[in-house]
Amino acid sequence: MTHTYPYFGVNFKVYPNTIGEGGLELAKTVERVHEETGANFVVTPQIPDLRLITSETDLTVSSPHVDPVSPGRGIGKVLPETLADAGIAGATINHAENRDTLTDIAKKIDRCNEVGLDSSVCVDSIEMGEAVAAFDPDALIYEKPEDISTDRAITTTHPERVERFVEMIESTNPRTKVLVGGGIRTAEHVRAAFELGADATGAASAISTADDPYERLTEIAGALPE
Ligand SMILES: O=C[C@H](O)COP(=O)(O)O
Repeated sequence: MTHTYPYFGVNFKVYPNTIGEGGLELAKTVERVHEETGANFVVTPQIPDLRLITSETDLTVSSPHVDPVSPGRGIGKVLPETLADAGIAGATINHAENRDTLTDIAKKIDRCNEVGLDSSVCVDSIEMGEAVAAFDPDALIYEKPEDISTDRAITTTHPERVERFVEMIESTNPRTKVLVGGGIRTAEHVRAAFELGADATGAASAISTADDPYERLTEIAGALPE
């Protein structure tokens, strides 16, 4: 497990102001808030900028994608070994915007384990979470696709679902951490996530498109448990 919990994840996706130097500026802002508040963050930059962010910051950096390939043939694939060599700590698997088959989810978790990357697998239901928990990922990201880039965080719209998800993991694979996402925008959403038993939460649009990411991240840092 390479991530330090609890944490708030900042996902750059492919928002235009997170390209290259813009992404580095956002990462530096995250690092500044970490240094000022002590709150843990994990940033997930755009793939071509991963090594830029690991070389220019001390942040925990995760990849938005990984492929279940081995060194050799596989043009265009994201090789787990190359991520590890770039100082990357983990990878997101099966995001709603970049789905995987169940077979590939299992293979990706195994390949991440082989090179020491944390595997974080997105699931959109408790049933899917239970199925993937059997593959022993480091973390499950419980996120409803319809909540993404809205202000309808599941932690306030359906808190009982988060509680049930956490209970399911505790009874099936307590080693696996639980992250909730989708529409997380405010310190209140973040506080609720931890009160409901999540180990981490995070956001993309609320930070990557914010007029003042520093201000928003500082508010959110105050909602993370000590
Ligand atoms: O990784 C991010 C999730 O898809 C949530 O996106 P969002 O924070 O823009 O709703």
